[in-house]
Amino acid sequence: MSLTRVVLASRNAKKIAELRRILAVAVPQIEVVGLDEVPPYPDTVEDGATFAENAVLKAREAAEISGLPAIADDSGIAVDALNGMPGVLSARWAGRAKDDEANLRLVLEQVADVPDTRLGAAFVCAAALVLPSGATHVVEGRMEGSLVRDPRGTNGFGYDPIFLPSGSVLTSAEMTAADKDAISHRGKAFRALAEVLATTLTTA
Ligand SMILES: O=P(O)(O)OP(=O)(O)OP(=O)(O)OC[C@H]1O[C@@H](n2cnc3c(O)ncnc32)[C@H](O)[C@@H]1O
Ligand SMILES: [Mg+2]
Repeated sequence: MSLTRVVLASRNAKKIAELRRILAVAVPQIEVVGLDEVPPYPDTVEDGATFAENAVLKAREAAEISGLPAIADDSGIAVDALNGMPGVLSARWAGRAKDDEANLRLVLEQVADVPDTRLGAAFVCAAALVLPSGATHVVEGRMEGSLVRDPRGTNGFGYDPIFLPSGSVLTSAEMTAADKDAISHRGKAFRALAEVLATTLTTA
C-alpha cells in the first residue's frame, strides 16, 4: 500500500514533533512531508483574526507551493483574565523573537495582580487541511486549565511550564508526551482532522 504524502506546514520543531507523534497514531496511512522537502518559501504571514484563519493560511500556502495536500496547526493560549489574549499572538507575545521564556514571563507579569481563583486559561489549536484543489477543512481542539505562577517542567514547549490542565497536578511541561497528547488541544484537533484525512484522501 503506498502512503499518501501530506505536507506539514509548520516551522516549529517542537510542535512538529508533537504533530508527527499524534498523526502516526491517528492516521498511519499518510506520509508526513516536512517543509524542508518542498521548495523553500518565506514564512506565511499569520495575519488572520482567528486560529482557524491562520491555520488555513499556512496550509493553503504549503498546498499551493508543493501541489500536495497540506496540513497546518495554529495554536496558542487564551488567558481569561487577559480577555483571551495572547490568543493568536501567543508565539510573539513578548516581541518578534518568538522567545518562549520571555513570552511566559510577560504573561506572568500581566496576571501578577489577578487572584489565584481567576487564573483560568485554555490552550486552543486549529488544525487545517487544504487539498491541491483548494478544498479546505478546519477543526478545533481545546484544553482547559489554569496558570501557575512558578514555571515547572521541561517537556513540551511554549507556555507548558505555566499551564496546569484541569484535573492534573502536573503542568503540561511535567507530563509525558503521551499524557499530554491524550488531552491536549493539539491531540484533540488532529485526531478530529485525522478522520477527515482518512475519508478525504482515500476517496480522492
Ligand atoms: O506557525 P508555526 O510555524 O507552526 O509555528 P509557531 O510556533 O509560530 O506556531 P503558532 O503560530 O501556532 O503559535 C503558537 C504559539 O502558541 C504557544 N503554544 C501553542 N501550543 C502550545 C503547547 O502545546 N504548549 C505550549 N505552548 C503552546 C507557543 O508559544 C507557540 O509558539
Ligand atoms: Mg506561527
